[in-house]
Amino acid sequence: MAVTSEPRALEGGAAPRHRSATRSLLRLWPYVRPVRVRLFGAAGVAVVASCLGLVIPLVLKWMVDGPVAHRDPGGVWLGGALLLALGTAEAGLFGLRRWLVGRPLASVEAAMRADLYRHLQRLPVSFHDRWASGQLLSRATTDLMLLRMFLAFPLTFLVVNGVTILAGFAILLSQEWTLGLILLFPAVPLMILCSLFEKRYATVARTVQDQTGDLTTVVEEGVLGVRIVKGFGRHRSQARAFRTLSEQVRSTELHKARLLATIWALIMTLPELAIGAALVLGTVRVADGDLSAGTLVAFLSTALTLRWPVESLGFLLAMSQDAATATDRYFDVMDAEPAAAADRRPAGSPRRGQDGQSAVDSQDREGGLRFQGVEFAYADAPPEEPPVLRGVDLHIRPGETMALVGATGSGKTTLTALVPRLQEITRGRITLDGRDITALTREELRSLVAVAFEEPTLFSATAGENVLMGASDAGREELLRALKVAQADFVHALPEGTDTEVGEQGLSLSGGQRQRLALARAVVGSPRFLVLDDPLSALDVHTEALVEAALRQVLAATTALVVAHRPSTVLLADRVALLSGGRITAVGTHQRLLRESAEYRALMSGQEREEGESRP
Ligand SMILES: Nc1ncnc2c1ncn2[C@@H]1O[C@H](COP(=O)(O)OP(=O)(O)OP(=O)(O)O)[C@@H](O)[C@H]1O
Repeated sequence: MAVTSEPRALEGGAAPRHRSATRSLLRLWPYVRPVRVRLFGAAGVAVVASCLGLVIPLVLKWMVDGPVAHRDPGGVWLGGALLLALGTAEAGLFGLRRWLVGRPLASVEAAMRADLYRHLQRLPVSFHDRWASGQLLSRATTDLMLLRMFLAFPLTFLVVNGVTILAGFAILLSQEWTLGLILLFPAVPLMILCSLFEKRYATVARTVQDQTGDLTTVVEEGVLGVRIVKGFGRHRSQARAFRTLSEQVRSTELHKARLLATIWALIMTLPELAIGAALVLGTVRVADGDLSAGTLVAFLSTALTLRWPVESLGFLLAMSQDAATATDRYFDVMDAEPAAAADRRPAGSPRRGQDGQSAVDSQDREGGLRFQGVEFAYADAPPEEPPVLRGVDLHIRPGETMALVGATGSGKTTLTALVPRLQEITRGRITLDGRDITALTREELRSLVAVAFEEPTLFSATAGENVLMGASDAGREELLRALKVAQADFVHALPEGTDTEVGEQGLSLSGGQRQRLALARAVVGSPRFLVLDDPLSALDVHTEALVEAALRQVLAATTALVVAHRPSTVLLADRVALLSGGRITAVGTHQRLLRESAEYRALMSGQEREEGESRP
């Protein structure tokens, strides 16, 4: 595990800094569309509620100039009752708005999360190699929560407050236009300040969200790798790495808060100054008899009613910026191309014939698994580095088991990942019984090929469910057979047999037990082609021999490619291929390669010596 001291140099935090927030937010429309009626209905209700608030000053004016001036208690009681009714209606309508948006917005968030998850499953392994998991996790959690909050609050209130401000100013200007103009005066500088603020805030908001993603990665690695952290006493350096990152997040958050505080202070101060000026001027005019006291009271209470809509603009804009950034981050992932379509062919692969069929040459008709001029380079490998595979030619006959041997880092795992198309070849072709794998649908390919890797990945499910993941149509009988072949009968001794939960990543099992379950998963569907990447490495010699004996029966009917490090695994195979310098340099039986290939001899004798040394 890499003990991280800095944000990982993986993707997920390198989006363009300058973009239109509105254009970003408009991309949410397909998700909002199904709930648009409720959302717009809620906004309409909120507009009515907010405008009701503007009627209150008019009632006040009527009360001051009417019943209060004429000392009419009946009129005052009537006015009071009217104000109470207006206040109650306003509160009721705001409550109704909340009820209208609550459920639909939770469903928008759920739909977006489901789409993100589905898309992540379809993205190629090369995408996941490049992206830190914390960046993906933070998009699926924090960013989607920000978006739900935006739809629930700022989206509605930017509209509601905008309408309220326009209606309020219309009332103010109609009551006393000179005082109205004084209140309007700060509008222009405020608009300029808001647009400057928006640009700066957008950059900081993106940075803080990306840094949170990096922080999530460190936490995740620390939790998943807790055994290594403890085993190597790395908790201090891990804590230091965490502190460094959280310090960065803190300082960016403080920067963000300072920006927000500045804009908020300006948004609050300028209108207050304007209200103060209008109050002084209005009072002088009432004293001069130019203006009725009721009009001044109504004017000022309308201006005070408008304080909240104006003052809230700062944080509504900030929340909208956060949401625009979250939208960009969400679509950074959603815009990534899913795994190549079935018909995308790498350069150098033969063209289709005129009848539309894939050109099948005479060699292909022999069937089996064939690699022809296969080249592969990792997308993120330095350009000066040669491709990992530089023209692999290999034919595994139907029903044959081929062991793949090579030095560490020679590309064995890479080659096995190409068959189920976990990685896409950059040149050449791979055929299964004469059919190019790029011409098969994913489902066809998955039903033909099963894989088991050296590092067995299990899920938080029961042992049986983990095995049955290998074949959608397999039942109890196939499950028991697969457990037998993989010598995974230990499952029956677990507290609830095959229904026992194996814990997160199967960590309640030993490494060898996990490997055997992963092997059972590979063989449960009796696949035509089996690709095994050193699947027995964690087993003791005795168990390995038992698995091999059972596996022989399965492999007799299956075409298999088995990455092997130990001679005992090699002996399972009919023939052996030696991978060296990105090519297959020798193919033959174990005995023949021992005789003819010095490199193979060196590899095997190294292994034999190691094994000999480790035996009692
Ligand atoms: N995701 C990746 N991105 C970039 N390079 C990679 C990636 N995975 C592997 N490599 C590189 O590709 C080369 C071949 O790796 P691969 O894992 O296929 O070797 P291997 O023969 O299976 O090794 P081993 O016997 O140690 O398992 C190595 O140089 C490795 O550094």
